Amino acid sequence: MNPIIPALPFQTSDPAHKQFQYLEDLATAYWYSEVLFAALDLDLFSWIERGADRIDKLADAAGSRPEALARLLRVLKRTALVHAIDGRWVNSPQARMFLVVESADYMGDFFLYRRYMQPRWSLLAERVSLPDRPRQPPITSDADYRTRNEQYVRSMDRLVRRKSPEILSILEHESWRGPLLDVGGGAGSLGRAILKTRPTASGVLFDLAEVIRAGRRIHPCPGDWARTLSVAGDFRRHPFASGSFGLVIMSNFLHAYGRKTARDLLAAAVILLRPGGLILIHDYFPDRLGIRPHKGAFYDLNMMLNTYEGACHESRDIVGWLDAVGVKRVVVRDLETDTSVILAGGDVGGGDGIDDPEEWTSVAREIGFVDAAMTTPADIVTAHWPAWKCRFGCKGYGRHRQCPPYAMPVEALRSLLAEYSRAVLVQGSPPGRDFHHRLLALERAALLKGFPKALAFGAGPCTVCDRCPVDDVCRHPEKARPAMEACGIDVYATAGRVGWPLRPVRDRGDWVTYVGLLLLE
Ligand SMILES: C[S@@+](CC[C@H](N)C(=O)[O-])C[C@H]1O[C@@H](n2cnc3c(N)ncnc32)[C@H](O)[C@@H]1O
Repeated sequence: MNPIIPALPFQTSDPAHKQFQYLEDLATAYWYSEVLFAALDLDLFSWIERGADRIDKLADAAGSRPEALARLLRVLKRTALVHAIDGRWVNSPQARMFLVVESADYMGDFFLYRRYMQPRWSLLAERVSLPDRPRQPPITSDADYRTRNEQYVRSMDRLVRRKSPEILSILEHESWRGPLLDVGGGAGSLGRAILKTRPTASGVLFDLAEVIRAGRRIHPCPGDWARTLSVAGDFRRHPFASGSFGLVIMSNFLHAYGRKTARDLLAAAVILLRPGGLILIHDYFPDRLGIRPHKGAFYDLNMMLNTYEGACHESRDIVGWLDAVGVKRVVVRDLETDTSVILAGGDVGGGDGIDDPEEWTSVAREIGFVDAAMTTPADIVTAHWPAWKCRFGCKGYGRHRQCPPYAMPVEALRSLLAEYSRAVLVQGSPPGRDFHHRLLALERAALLKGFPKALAFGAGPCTVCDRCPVDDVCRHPEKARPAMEACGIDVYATAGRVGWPLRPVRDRGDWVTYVGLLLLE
C-alpha cells in the first residue's frame, strides 16, 4: 500500500480482532465515495488551488455554507485529500495532481463518472433475485446521449492513459510488428502509447461511430492520430481480413459481453493475427487476486448491474478459450493498480504465469488464505526462544509429534532454509484443520507446477488426527507438517517483515491469526 495514500478502514480492519468493526466499516464504505463526489461537485480542490484557501473564501467560491463546508473539509482532511495549515486549506499531492481541473493529470470527471453507475448498485438484491433486469432510466434527448457518451469516452480514456505505461512495460519484453488493431479502443490512448514505441508501425483504432467521433473531439490535435486509421463499426460484424495484424488489443472490451459472445469475439480477434502476432487483453479479472484482490469480482457485479449481458470473465477462462483456438503461449500479469493483462501468441513466455514466483500469492488467496506474501528464506527469522516457549508455556508440550521435543531443531531448520530460494507466507483463521488442509493444497499445487521441493510449515500443533498415537509413531506423515514456531521460527518477527502486525488474542471474540509457510525452489 502506498504510504502516502491511507488505506480505507475496511481494507485494514483485522477481522481477527473486533470483527464487528470490519462489518461496520463495510456498511459505511459508501460514505467515502459520497464525500469524494460532493467535493468534486463543489470543485473544492480546484478552488483551493486557485487561492480560495480560507473557509469563507472557499465557501463563497463553491457557493456553500461555511459551517457545513468546514465539516466536509474535516472529513477530506481525515481522508488525506486536503491539509490545514494556519487556517489555510491546502491540497494533498494526489488531490492537486488528479482532482484540480487545471491539472494535466485531472481525473475528476472520471471519478464522477463512477457515480453514474451508483444508482443501480442499490438494486443489487433485486438484480440477483429477479429474472429481469431493472429498467434503465430513459435518456431524454440526443443531446443528453451525446454528452453522456462523451463523458464516458473521456473517462475511459483518462483511466487507460494512466495505465498505459505499466501495460507498455509488460509488452516491451515481447517482439511484435505492426500493424496494430485496438478493438473497442475508445479515444485511442492505449494504442497511441503503444504505437509511440514502434516509430514505423501503423494502427487501426476500431470502435462504434459515436465513440470515434467523441475520440476526435477529445484529442483534436492531428499529431494524436499520426499513423492511426480510425475505423467505425461493430466488431461483431466488421469484415476485417484475416491475418492482417501483428498486435490486437482488447482493453476493457470483453467485459461488455456475456461468456459466449466474449469467447466468439476473442476467437474472431485471433483470426486477425498474422503468424507470430500477439494479442493483448487488458481487463478486470475476478480470479486475479493481485494488488486489489476484490476489484475484479466487484467489477463483474458492476457489469451485471449496468450492462445488458456484461461480465468480467476469469483470466483462466480466457486462457482456456485461447488454448482452444490454438494460442498456447500465454502470460498473465497483474498491474500495480486494479487490472491485469493477458498477453498471448508470438513467443510470449509460455506456461500460465505460475512460474512467476509472485503468482503464488494469488494461488494462495484463491485456495482460501486471508492473505499471502512472497518472502525469502533469508527473511525468515529463526531463534531458539520459540521452541523454548513451547516447552515452558504450552499445555500441549510433549504430546504432538510435530512439536517440541520431537520437532526439527532450529539448526536443522536453518540448514533446510539454505536449500531454498523463495518462500510464501500465508495468513488464515480458525478452524486449524481447514487452515492445515489449505496449506497441503498449496504445497500440492506447487508440486504439480514443477516445484518438487515444495514444503509447507503449519501453525500450532498438528490437526490431522485428534491426538497423536501413544506409541508416538505418526500415522499420517503424508499429511502432517511441522509447525513454524515448533522448529524455531519467530513467527511474529517473520510476519512483521512482510507487513503483518500480529497481535496476541486479548479479548473475547477475537481469534488467533494463523501463519503458515511454503518453501519453494
Ligand atoms: C470500456 S470501453 C474501453 C475503451 C478502451 N479500450 C479502454 O481500455 O479504455 C469499451 C469500448 O468498447 C467499445 N465496443 C463495445 N462493443 C463494441 C463492438 N461490438 N464494436 C466496436 N466497439 C465496441 C465501446 O464502444 C467502448 O468504447
